[in-house]
Amino acid sequence: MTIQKTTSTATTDEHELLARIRDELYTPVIGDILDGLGRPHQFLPPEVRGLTSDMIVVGRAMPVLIADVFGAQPQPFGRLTEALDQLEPGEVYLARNADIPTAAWGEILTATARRRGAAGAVVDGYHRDTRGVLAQDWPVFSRGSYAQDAGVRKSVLDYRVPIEIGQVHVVPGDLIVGDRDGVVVIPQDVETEVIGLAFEKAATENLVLRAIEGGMSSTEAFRTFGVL
Ligand SMILES: O=C([O-])CC(=O)C(=O)O
Ligand SMILES: [Mg+2]
Repeated sequence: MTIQKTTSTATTDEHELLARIRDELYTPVIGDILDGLGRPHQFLPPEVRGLTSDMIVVGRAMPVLIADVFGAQPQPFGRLTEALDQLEPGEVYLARNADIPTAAWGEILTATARRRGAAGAVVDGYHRDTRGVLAQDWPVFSRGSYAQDAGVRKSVLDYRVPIEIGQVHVVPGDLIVGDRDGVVVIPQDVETEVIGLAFEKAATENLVLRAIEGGMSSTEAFRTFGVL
């Protein structure tokens, strides 16, 4: 009998990497490294926050492009359900929500994405059904809660395509890391370098903290370790 191998090495490696990022890294250190590599526009706008301050999201971008519409549509919400139903495990639903203030996320969308094994949702718009979303204990980042419906105001035009949110250009598969300090996008072409350097900087920051707690001055610590 042939035993089927269900988990590929690549999948395991990816899973372990994302778990390590979640446990050991944080957005400030990742942003500092991106700045140092000449990538200064990688944070989503500061208004995009986790529904609770302890929410963390780490996963691969599945970008969603949403447009404003004005009134009832032949296909309400456009391609929204199609976009949700092809989410892959470990992906982050990442939506640009155009201009009209509307909810771009809610409890039913949370249940759908969570059931598919997605890592979280990050929307540059609002969420609604706050109580129902929180009850599912799954990371959702948004500009806050606002119930105005998308049905007659928004249409999902496309998904798994490049989008821009604020100054950030995101392509499918970019690494998304969000925590209580914001959401940062790590482009794939510098991903290995950024993660390696971020682990190093996080370790150095721990040394600085210990030195400061041991009585070292800020000036001496910066001269010695070169990080803040
Ligand atoms: O229609 C929306 O904006 C989302 C919603 O209510 C849900 O997911 O339950
Ligand atoms: Mg709802």
